[in-house]
Amino acid sequence: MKISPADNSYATFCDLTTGYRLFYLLREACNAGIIDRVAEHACTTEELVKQCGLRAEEGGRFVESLVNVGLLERYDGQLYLSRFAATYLASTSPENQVHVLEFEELLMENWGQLGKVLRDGQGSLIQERSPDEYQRRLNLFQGAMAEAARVRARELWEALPGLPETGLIIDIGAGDGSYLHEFLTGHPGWQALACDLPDVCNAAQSGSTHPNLRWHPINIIAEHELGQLVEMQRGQASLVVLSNLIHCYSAEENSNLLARLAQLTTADGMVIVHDFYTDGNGFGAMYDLHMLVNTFNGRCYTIPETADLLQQAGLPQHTVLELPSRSHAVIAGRSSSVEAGTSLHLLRTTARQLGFHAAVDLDPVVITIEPWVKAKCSYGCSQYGRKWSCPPHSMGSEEFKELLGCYSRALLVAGQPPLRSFQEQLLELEKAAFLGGFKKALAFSGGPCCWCETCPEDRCTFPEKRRPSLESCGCDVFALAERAGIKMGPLKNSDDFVQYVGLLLVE
Ligand SMILES: C[S@@+](CC[C@H](N)C(=O)[O-])C[C@H]1O[C@@H](n2cnc3c(N)ncnc32)[C@H](O)[C@@H]1O
Repeated sequence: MKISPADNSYATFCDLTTGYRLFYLLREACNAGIIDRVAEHACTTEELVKQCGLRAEEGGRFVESLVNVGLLERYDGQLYLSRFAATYLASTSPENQVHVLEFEELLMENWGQLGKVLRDGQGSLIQERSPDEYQRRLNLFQGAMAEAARVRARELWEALPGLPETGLIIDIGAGDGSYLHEFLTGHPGWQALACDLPDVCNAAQSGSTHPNLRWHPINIIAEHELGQLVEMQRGQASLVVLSNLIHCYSAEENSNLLARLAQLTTADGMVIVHDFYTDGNGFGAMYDLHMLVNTFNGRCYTIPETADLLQQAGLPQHTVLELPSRSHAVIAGRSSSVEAGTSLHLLRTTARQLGFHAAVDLDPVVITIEPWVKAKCSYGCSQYGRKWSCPPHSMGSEEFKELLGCYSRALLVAGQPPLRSFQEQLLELEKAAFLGGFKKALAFSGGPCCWCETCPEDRCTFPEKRRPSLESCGCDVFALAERAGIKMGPLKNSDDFVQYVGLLLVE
């Protein structure tokens, strides 16, 4: 998460300081067996508390909390799982994250000593463990990685459309092979090669297998082993994937690794570096601290640092995809075929690079048009009738409604003053979208047009730059921003942050 510049609410402070409570709530709902029991059959609170061996009073209050935060639903006195709980918490769900919860609790021990690491250095918390304890932790780590991988792999491959029918994909640091299994499900004509340390390969191979998947045990940091892989597969891979791997190594090690791995790719092949990036979002920034407290030498990189390493490896073209669960994929190749221009993911990233602090894609059907919005323009705005972008000259609500019907997606963006820069960024974004393949891209600004101090009476001086403001079309901007998770409210104090909201319709 990132605290938005306009957010000065104590509610956010409380959310931050009490976030751990929700974690323990999730964890205990699983540990006590509540989630799995409700998954098996609907029941009343009394039955559930009894079946899970909880005290009537305390257990009842806990179950009530689960209902109140939305993990359980109550209908006709019977308890059911919410969709969220059924997907991520029920142990029968293919996407369950039960090991992630268990492993996170171990990670918290070190987070509590962040100050010591800042004073004594990275690695100062790492302790010798007994072989049994080491193995227990390793199993938990691998289980957690595999669970997260199942969800993240789907997000990655969904964001990478337009691949040929056949090809070879090589996964470096493949873990349990989740990324490749998911890939082969969507691309059955491909062959896959999973590379990882021998122990990891052995464990993974004894699990589920796929006829198109081969395993290659390797220590990629050992120069001769990496050299053998390159000789064996030189120029053959359409895709080489490194997911959550570069954060285990130094920039120098990664530089060498990427330079060698680039040699595995075909002329128009691509290397995908999927990871958490410090400049990607708040989650990436926190992930770097996670590396700091929990590993000897792990660290996160910035997106430009990674693109530079790939460029030095001989892959000068790159693009970046932001994925729904906050990871990013830097995709690099030799040719401009890397361009994933029609992707909304890419457009969101471009929006951030242009300086918007939020960029959320949505379906235009959620945009509501309210008569009161235009009335507020007509009665109470000093710019009424003075701007060619505002009422009564701007687009009418009916026309706006009709226009929305021509689009299947939209990007809502939020930025800061000065308004002129915000409007310049919007035009840049519209241009990037158009050049990226969204032929119908059209931007709607927030606030009155500011290309001229005052508009001439007979015509607009800059029709090529004029865009209607969202509110002038009757759009309820507050409701739309709230729907997109952008905190916004009327300015009450002189030191409240001003933010502008604009819309880009795309198709
Ligand atoms: C953090 S896990 C990521 C697993 C998977 N790619 C994912 O994104 O979920 C890193 C993986 O890289 C593997 N790995 C780390 N160093 C390696 C090395 N020197 N040689 C081969 N594999 C390595 C680890 O064994 C582990 O499976």
